[in-house]
Amino acid sequence: MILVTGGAGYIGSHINKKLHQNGYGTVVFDNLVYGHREAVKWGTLEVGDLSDTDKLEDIFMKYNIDAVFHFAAYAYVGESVKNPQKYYNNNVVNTLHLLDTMVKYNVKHFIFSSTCATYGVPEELPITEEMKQIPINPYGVSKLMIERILEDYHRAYELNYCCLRYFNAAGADPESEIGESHTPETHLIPLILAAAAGDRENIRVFGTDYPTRDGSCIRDYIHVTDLADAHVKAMDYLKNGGESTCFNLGNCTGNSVLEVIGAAKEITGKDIPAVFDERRQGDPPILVGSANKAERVLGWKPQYRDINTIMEHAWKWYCIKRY
Ligand SMILES: NC(=O)c1ccc[n+]([C@@H]2O[C@H](COP(=O)([O-])OP(=O)(O)OC[C@H]3O[C@@H](n4cnc5c(N)ncnc54)[C@H](O)[C@@H]3O)[C@@H](O)[C@H]2O)c1
Ligand SMILES: O=c1ccn([C@@H]2O[C@H](COP(=O)(O)OP(=O)(O)O[C@H]3O[C@H](CO)[C@@H](O)[C@H](O)[C@H]3O)[C@@H](O)[C@H]2O)c(=O)[nH]1
Repeated sequence: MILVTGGAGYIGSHINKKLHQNGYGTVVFDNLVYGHREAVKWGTLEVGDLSDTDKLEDIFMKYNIDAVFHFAAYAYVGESVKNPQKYYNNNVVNTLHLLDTMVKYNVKHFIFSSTCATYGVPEELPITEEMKQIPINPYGVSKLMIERILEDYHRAYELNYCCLRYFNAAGADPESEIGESHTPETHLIPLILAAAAGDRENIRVFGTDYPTRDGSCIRDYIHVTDLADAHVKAMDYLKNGGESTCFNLGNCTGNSVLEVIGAAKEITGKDIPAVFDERRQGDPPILVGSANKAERVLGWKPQYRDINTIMEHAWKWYCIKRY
């Protein structure tokens, strides 16, 4: 049985689906603060908070867990600058509760949702795993702290891990069974689609004076179903005796905010008014990653690399959104 913390959320629900497609049984543990009961269409949902160590122990006693996928965290870069306390408590302290429970119940395999935000402002592009990690926002620091803690827990307690450093998760399940639905929504693509649908007036472009080709920030958008595929491969790798390590998961392609708006206009056929705004605190100008290591070691190959395909799946979900 696999434990999926945060499996009612955006990325976790897609991995939960993929695990079932690959024949694995899952228990989703989520407090539903940002997640949705309706997103847990596979496996068993246990509602609880990682700060509740008694509840966590109950889960490990009740189910025969042999691997943990850990998505439960707060994940808004901008918010983390304004309210770091929230991020360190949930992303660090609560993750420690989970790791300590794993050690206690002798569960050995841990797949961690890390992020390219741990690199800060990279010296070179594309970003590779051995580059310096100097995060520029508390969210990135909170994830890097767990990466470091995992190295020590691996050495001391033989807990095996893969840290998966995602670039910007985007798109939705191609079958539209699940998708991205956050309240409040802060992510670029769903906000652009809300503007396309007339659910909001416009999209604000945070910063137009970055040293990029059109002045707006560049990110590497990676399809959430491709991320899901990499997770299953990472678990199989660990179970087959693979070394504990970190992998970038991205497309090695950067799209600027203005280019993403352009793709949305093309896919939706709608006018999307853009308003130029100040830079958002904590945002590096460009993040584009090399996923050569994941391709080489895990045999991972993203299927949906094109921003238009990512947008098409996101739009399809937006139009029928069920939660
Ligand atoms: N979205 C991205 O582009 C992106 C990129 C890099 C890394 N990540 C990481 O991936 C993970 C999932 O991100 P997401 O976009 O799906 O976020 P999300 O908010 O949709 O999912 C997180 C889920 O965790 C749950 N949760 C949070 N704290 C909890 C707690 N203390 N106890 C129980 N459940 C809790 C929430 O209710 C939610 O369902 C996060 O760890 C995030 O940092 C996301
Ligand atoms: O209304 C908006 C929202 C966002 N942006 C810009 O769009 C880009 C993408 O922003 P967003 O969709 O909010 O994602 P990020 O802040 O890049 O963060 C996501 O991607 C990170 C990896 O890069 C993860 O670690 C985070 O968890 C995840 O939320 C950034 O340059 C933002 O400044 C805008 O211009 N206008």
